[in-house]
Amino acid sequence: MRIGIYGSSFDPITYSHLFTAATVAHRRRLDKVIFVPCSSKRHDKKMQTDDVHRLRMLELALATCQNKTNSMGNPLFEISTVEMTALPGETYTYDTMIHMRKKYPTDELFFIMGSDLLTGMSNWGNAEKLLSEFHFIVMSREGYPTADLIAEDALLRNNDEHFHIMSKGINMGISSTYIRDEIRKGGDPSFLLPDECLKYIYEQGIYRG
Ligand SMILES: Nc1ncnc2c1ncn2[C@@H]1O[C@H](COP(=O)(O)OP(=O)(O)OP(=O)(O)O)[C@@H](O)[C@H]1O
Ligand SMILES: O=C(O)c1ccc[n+]([C@@H]2O[C@H](COP(=O)([O-])O)[C@@H](O)[C@H]2O)c1
Repeated sequence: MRIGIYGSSFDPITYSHLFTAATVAHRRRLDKVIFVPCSSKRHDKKMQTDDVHRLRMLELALATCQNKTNSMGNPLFEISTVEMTALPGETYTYDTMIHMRKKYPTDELFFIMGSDLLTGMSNWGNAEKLLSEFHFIVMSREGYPTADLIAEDALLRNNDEHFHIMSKGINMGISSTYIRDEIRKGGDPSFLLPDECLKYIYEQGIYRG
């Protein structure tokens, strides 16, 4: 199988995340996309809401995607809580990919990411091993020129055969930040994320503060 690992805070999940996962799976012939929500134990980024809420929103979103199946008729999307249940200090993408390699020893693994992440990637945990041992599908993101960003960083360019570059072919400015801002300011972020997630956000009073 060809498996994509899609890591994010999903704080909250957006239609951009779902579109990215679906189009990457279709165009790179993936049999499965595993969504891996980050843990609040992550040192480098503060999550805006608890793990339990981010996970629930992800579950609600994926429940709306039951019609997405692979060539074997199995669900295309699934969730792994490996980072949420990991010990502090073991939540790096490298740890996640090692976990996935153990779980799927004979399958082809790809970490799915947007090109904005290339800017800091050579400082990620165990970056040298991560970049030399694994493959990455990089989806273009407006303002982050993929090829240039890879060429500008010695560690990235010396592993450039591990980057599988894709262009979306469409501009998508939807971000979790925009949705959180709308909720905080009393706006209406309908149609930027599944209705079920927005309903949950309002019911639970998330992102208001
Ligand atoms: N519009 C997009 N185009 C391409 N990649 C995207 C897009 N939105 C998110 N991604 C990718 O999805 C992954 C998760 O991104 P992230 O959780 O930071 O989303 P975000 O919407 O930018 O969140 P935030 O606004 O909180 O930073 C990253 O690999 C990011 O590059
Ligand atoms: O492993 C790391 O050091 C590392 C540093 C920054 C980001 N990442 C991963 O990149 C993905 C998107 O991160 P972010 O910052 O956009 O939430 C997510 O899966 C993170 O775990 C990983």
